[in-house]
Amino acid sequence: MMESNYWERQQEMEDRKKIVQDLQNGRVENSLHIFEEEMLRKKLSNTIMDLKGNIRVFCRVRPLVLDDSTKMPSTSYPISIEARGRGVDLSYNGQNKSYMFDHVFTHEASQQEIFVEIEELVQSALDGYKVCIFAYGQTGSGKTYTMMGRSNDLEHKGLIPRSLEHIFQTGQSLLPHGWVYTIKVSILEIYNDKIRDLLSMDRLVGGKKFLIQHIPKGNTTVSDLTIVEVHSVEEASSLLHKATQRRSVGRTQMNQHSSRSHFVFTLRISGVHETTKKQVDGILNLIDLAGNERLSKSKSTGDQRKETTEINSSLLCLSNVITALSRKCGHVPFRDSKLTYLLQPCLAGDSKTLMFVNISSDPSSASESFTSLEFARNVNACGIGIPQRQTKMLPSDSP
Ligand SMILES: Nc1ncnc2c1ncn2[C@@H]1O[C@H](COP(=O)(O)OP(=O)(O)OP(=O)(O)O)[C@@H](O)[C@H]1O
Repeated sequence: MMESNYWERQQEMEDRKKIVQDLQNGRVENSLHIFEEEMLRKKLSNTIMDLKGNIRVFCRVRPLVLDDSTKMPSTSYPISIEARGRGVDLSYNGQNKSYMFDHVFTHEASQQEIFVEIEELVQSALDGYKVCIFAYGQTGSGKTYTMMGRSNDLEHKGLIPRSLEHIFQTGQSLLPHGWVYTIKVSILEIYNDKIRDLLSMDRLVGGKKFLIQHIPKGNTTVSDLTIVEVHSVEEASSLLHKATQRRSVGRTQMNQHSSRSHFVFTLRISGVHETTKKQVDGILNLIDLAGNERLSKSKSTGDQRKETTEINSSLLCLSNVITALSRKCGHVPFRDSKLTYLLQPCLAGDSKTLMFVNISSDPSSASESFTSLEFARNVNACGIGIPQRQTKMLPSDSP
């Protein structure tokens, strides 16, 4: 496929933006079926996002838990045409704060509704793009629920298992068209600023360095990391299951099953077209960050206090990176933490990046929600360049 040049892309972006606006404002005078209109809207807004080159932000609001049902939620949703589906209001300190993101999922949104909005982005990894989706938010705000969901519960399955199924199904459907895919999995966690290989049998044995290296115009590698080729959803899901059981999780005052580490699930997807010998190399990174929490609220002590301090400090590094990027500073402190260094190509490279900001509608979390939403607004303002496909031609006599 011919790549259009920058100015053509800009013009295309303007034209498409207008179509989306017309669709949103209901000005298109025809009777497009609602479903088709919705599909078109999604496709066009995806294209616009790609062309804008910003980090996309989706906000998800966690419902109040049952025993909180007497409380008034701190969040509400504006109903104006412009803000519908994109706005969220937070009542904080007696004031109403308004935010707009690429999409806002209300507390009623199902896992399936959320997946439908990201499936095209996930699919672009099969087309040779680097894709990164990460969940950020206060402890207990629903990051793990969004990314992993509840195990053994089909309805509540999260984005990672759904993405796996989608990648394998789409890969299969491209077979008759000549595309043959090889898929490899790696899963790591960053715990107290150290990388741990969640797929290694001897993961606690020392001596492994796990050095992160960014290859220009290529992928990121982590030395000594286990990478496993998988041939089916079942195989990949079984690795995912093993890794989640090995992940560092603890019980805290704020969450019964609190993730104490950043969890990074990576699929390396390589496709070769049998006749044209074109090769595409995509990456799908799905990341469940540990949640920030106030020591005064979590009341953690001992090892857990150290974990909390480490989690907060790596998230502060992430925030510093985002601030530097949004202010277009000459120096961006990516190397200040393992997390930011690993994420560097997703935050300032040629990747398609989406952040979920998870917030709770519980009024007692309004201050944390405010901090998360302000951070998310900065993230949304970060430009990361136009996403690039990784393609090459193999010699015609290659198998
Ligand atoms: N949208 C939702 N609908 C129903 N239940 C939810 C939703 N979001 C979160 N929960 C529930 O809230 C609890 C906390 O969610 P979860 O563990 O995902 O939070 P977290 O942000 O990952 O926290 P931590 O940072 O401490 O790991 C869980 O019991 C989860 O099932």
